[in-house]
Amino acid sequence: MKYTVGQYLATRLAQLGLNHVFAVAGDYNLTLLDEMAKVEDLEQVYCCNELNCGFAGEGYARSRVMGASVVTFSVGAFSAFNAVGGAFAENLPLLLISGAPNNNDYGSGHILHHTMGYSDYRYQMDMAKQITCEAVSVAHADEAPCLIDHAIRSALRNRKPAYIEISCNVANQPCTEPGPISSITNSLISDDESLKAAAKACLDALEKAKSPVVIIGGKIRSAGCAVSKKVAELTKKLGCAVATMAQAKGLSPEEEAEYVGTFWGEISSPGVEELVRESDCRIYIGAVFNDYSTVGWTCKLVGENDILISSHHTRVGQKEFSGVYLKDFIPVLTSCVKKNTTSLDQFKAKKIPVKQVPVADGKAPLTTVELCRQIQGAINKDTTIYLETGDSWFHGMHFKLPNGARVESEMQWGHIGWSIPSMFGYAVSEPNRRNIIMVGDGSFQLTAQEVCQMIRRNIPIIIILINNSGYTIEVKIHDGPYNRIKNWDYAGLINVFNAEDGKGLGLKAKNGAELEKAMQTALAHKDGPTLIEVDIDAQDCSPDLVVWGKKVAKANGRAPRKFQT
Ligand SMILES: C/C(NCc1cnc(C)nc1N)=C(/S)[C@H](O)COP(=O)(O)OP(=O)(O)O
Ligand SMILES: [Mg+2]
Repeated sequence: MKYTVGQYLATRLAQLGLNHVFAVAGDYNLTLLDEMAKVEDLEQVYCCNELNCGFAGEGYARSRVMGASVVTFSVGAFSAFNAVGGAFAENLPLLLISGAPNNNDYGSGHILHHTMGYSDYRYQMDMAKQITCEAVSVAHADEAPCLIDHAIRSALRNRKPAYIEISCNVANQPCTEPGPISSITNSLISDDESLKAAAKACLDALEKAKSPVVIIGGKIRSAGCAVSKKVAELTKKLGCAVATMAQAKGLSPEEEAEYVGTFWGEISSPGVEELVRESDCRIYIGAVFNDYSTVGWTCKLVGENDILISSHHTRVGQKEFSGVYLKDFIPVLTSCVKKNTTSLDQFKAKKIPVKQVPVADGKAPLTTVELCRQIQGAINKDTTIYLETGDSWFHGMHFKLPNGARVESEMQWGHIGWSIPSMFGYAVSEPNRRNIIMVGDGSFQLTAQEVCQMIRRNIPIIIILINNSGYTIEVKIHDGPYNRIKNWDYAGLINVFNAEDGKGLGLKAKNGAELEKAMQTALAHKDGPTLIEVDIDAQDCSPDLVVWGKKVAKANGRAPRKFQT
């Protein structure tokens, strides 16, 4: 088979197991899309705009080894960059592919459309370099294979986005045939000596420790399900208490005896903060300590005997071991650690009562407590629930997850509206899961258009739209008129997106009885999305958000650093 540059790129993606690539057309990428379409098994999925296209690729990367999004030069890529920044912050390998000017124009002095209006077009590459682990420009067919392979390999190895721009007159030029994909997927191997030394240091630390606990952070999400399984084997072997940080909700099997809940400072699950504070050896795996995860820097609990295991290095007490990859190190530890159930025994001894949530009066105005009680009832082992930035984060921490259920969030980047396009991309990859989104009215208004693509592809996603009249998180951090938004008829919007042939459902629920009915309808509705607009009083929010909002506001409000003379 004769390959062109576009076919080479598409073949690499198909070889990696991608069956879809997301795109928005533009005259700089049309020939590229034509060439990519010639490769079997790589369906093009079109989005409403490039921000959503980027987030759809990011969502796909939460289910597959990578996601890919194709946009046009400048006017497309600039929008997609926000999603690429999010993928970088969330450690997800998203490949952003942009059409680019005809290679005859470089150095020609030509002013081109869709550009900044001057004849140097390198600005896009310069921007891409800031938000990806690798950025390449393909302006000649003969260098295309090497550049494409390098960008994809870098994204996979670093679990970060990469960028490829391809001149519009090069995409259909002949190039060499791709070789084995193993040249790209072969991952880096840990340094053997460091691996052994890190394991020994861990064993020595654990030998001395009375009550080690494991705290799992969000960085293991991007390491993939296989690593999450390896971490679960380690925690089972250790037998100590296991907590997840907020960003890692769903990344540890919650039905296991060792699982004690969420560690999130003073808004942790009952008894967990004390357990972590009292431990004399905290084993953090993939932890991210930022102002939100430490509740405004009030719970960054890292002591001198603690162990911090990250994607490619480990710190044991005061010793550092780089070149130790999580995927290699966890199984080594599992093979040699001894059981120490002290912290779990201490936790169980507290006999923390399990909170029962009473069924609300079906006719009473809906509350977040009743809403979450009913969402809990819809979560099974095949459920993936997306928690959008907003009060949904805090409610989501209280869901009890059966093993196999997954939670996706974007707690590092926190771009409101992310959940709609990202879940769309995720669901294109996993249409048979029970896909649920918990999203606020403010967030929904940024990316609502992508619901029409869920309708177009008949994907049964359940969208719980919490209409609480504005930006409640922001209200709890710092209120003002800017936190009020124009109300929409959110449920009615589905008819707009359906037009003449769509099968989306838009339902409203003002009380528990209406919600019960709507949830049953949504769970039974299989040939399109169901949006359930729930009316919630603007003052009704998670008590955890109130506590957290005050602490974050305090951290934001620290007095300016004095000018050092
Ligand atoms: C405005 C903003 N954050 C600032 C912000 C502004 N712009 C972008 C792209 N991302 C952001 N996080 C946030 S969290 C709103 O409270 C979200 O409102 P909503 O979706 O309605 O959720 P809640 O009512 O539960 O807060
Ligand atoms: Mg809101």
